[in-house]
Amino acid sequence: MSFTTYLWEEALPIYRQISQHPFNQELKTGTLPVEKFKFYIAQDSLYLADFARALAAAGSRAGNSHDALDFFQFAQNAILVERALHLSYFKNYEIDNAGTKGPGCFAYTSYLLSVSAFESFEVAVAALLPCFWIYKKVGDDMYASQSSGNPYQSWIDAYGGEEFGHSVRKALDICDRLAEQASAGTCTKMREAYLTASRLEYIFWDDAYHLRTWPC
Ligand SMILES: Cc1ncc(CN)c(N)n1
Repeated sequence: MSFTTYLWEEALPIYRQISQHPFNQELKTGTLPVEKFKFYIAQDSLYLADFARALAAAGSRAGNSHDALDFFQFAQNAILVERALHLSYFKNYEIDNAGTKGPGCFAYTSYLLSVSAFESFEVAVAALLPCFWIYKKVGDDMYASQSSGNPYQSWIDAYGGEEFGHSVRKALDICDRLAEQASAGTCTKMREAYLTASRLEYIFWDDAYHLRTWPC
């Protein structure tokens, strides 16, 4: 079994909760209240700016120039492709300002930035993997059961599409190769990082569904 297959099985209960979460169920059917989607998009634009930084920071610590280049390209894509998507949503939904990070966004971005800066490249790759893989799985699931006239279709197309799938495959291959050469201790840390980031993905959606901001 590949290391990423092992990771997927370990985090399956988290993925199931993400996939069954009302945010994603309602996004899939197009019934998600618009203010929840707007909240999500605004938080996600803040998330993506730091996600790109974390990818670039991880890339700068890669063990070879191939992996470095892939991570710099992931960072560039995160900025260009996803920002374009968000700019169109900002315009369509009349979001004039992203605001500030809520608790889940703050926790997730702080985690990714600190792992990318202070942990090994292997652990950083594992922490960044759910951002690719969980979105791909969620996007594929929604893509497979499209309902016509869904106002969120372009979001679904972006993550269910083949272009994103190509980046996900690359990130998975890098993670598997690194794990093959890593010590057992590093693999344990990679597993923990993958699980933590997967849980933070759940929290991110849950915050959007509940329009959660700071309690005080
Ligand atoms: C919170 C979050 N995680 C992942 C992705 C996909 N890169 C995203 N746009 N937002």
